[in-house]
Amino acid sequence: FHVPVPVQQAHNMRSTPARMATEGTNESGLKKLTISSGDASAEVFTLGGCVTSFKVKDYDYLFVRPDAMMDGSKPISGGLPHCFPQFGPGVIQQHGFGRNLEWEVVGSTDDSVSLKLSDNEETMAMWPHPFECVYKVALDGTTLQTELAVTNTGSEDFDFQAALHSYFRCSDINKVTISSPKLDGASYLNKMKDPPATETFSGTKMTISEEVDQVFKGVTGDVSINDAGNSRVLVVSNTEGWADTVIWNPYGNEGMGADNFVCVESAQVGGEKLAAGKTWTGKMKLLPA
Ligand SMILES: O=P(O)(O)OC[C@H]1O[C@@H](O)[C@H](O)[C@@H](O)[C@@H]1O
Repeated sequence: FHVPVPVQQAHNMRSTPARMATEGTNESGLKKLTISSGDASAEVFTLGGCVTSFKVKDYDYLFVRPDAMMDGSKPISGGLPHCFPQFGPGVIQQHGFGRNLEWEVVGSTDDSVSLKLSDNEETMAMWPHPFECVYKVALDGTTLQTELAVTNTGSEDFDFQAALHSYFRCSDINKVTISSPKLDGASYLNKMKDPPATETFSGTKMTISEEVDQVFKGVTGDVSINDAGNSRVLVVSNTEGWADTVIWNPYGNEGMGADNFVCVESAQVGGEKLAAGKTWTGKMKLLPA
């Protein structure tokens, strides 16, 4: 039988609004959502499902390049862009199409947003595979959590690559040290060589004093970015799926703002085979230390 809800309680239930991300647009009309939790906040554009800002007490750990187009004419060069379903040069455009397309908002709270990208006529023309990507971005205290789930919704296997082409702010690229115990002895593709060459890294720390574009196979887990110029450390913590790390900085390129960012990318460049109906998940957290 039905127990009536007391009037006051019913009133309280009605008056508790569902807390959701704040929706807005930038000056060019691109849609963005803002989430917050205590001292932390983040901004996510639906174009490319791109997180463009992650602030803790007004310091933004992410960087958007000064030459980034924020009007939809190009994918956003900054924040955490998606490279999907291809990372490097290959059969489709460099970095794939995930960062060029509009992602659908499928859920939000005041501290999280879920976005979805799935196949359509345009993607099938470029890459003939049915898929669904669901990307959840959430704040947990001062940690930014991201989770990308890629599902093969078709009936045949496919191979894909993915990456978060993450742009991190720094006070001065010359004062940055990137470290990971997995760097020592890691083999990497040095894309600055012509043709690109496989080399071996020695030591656990890397500094940057020239243009770098290096793909480290098997470097995952925690990768720290230490900025001695402002005494900040950010840990990029890859806890699932992301198997590789890419380091990119166009050293000396003022137009791109190269002095003030380093890309430390969570990647899966090996070409994951995904069987029909299966899901691959990549989890990456940003932990300001
Ligand atoms: O696509 P974006 O964000 O403008 O980044 C471009 C850069 O991305 C790097 O991964 C490439 O190796 C560079 O060659 C390229 O310039």
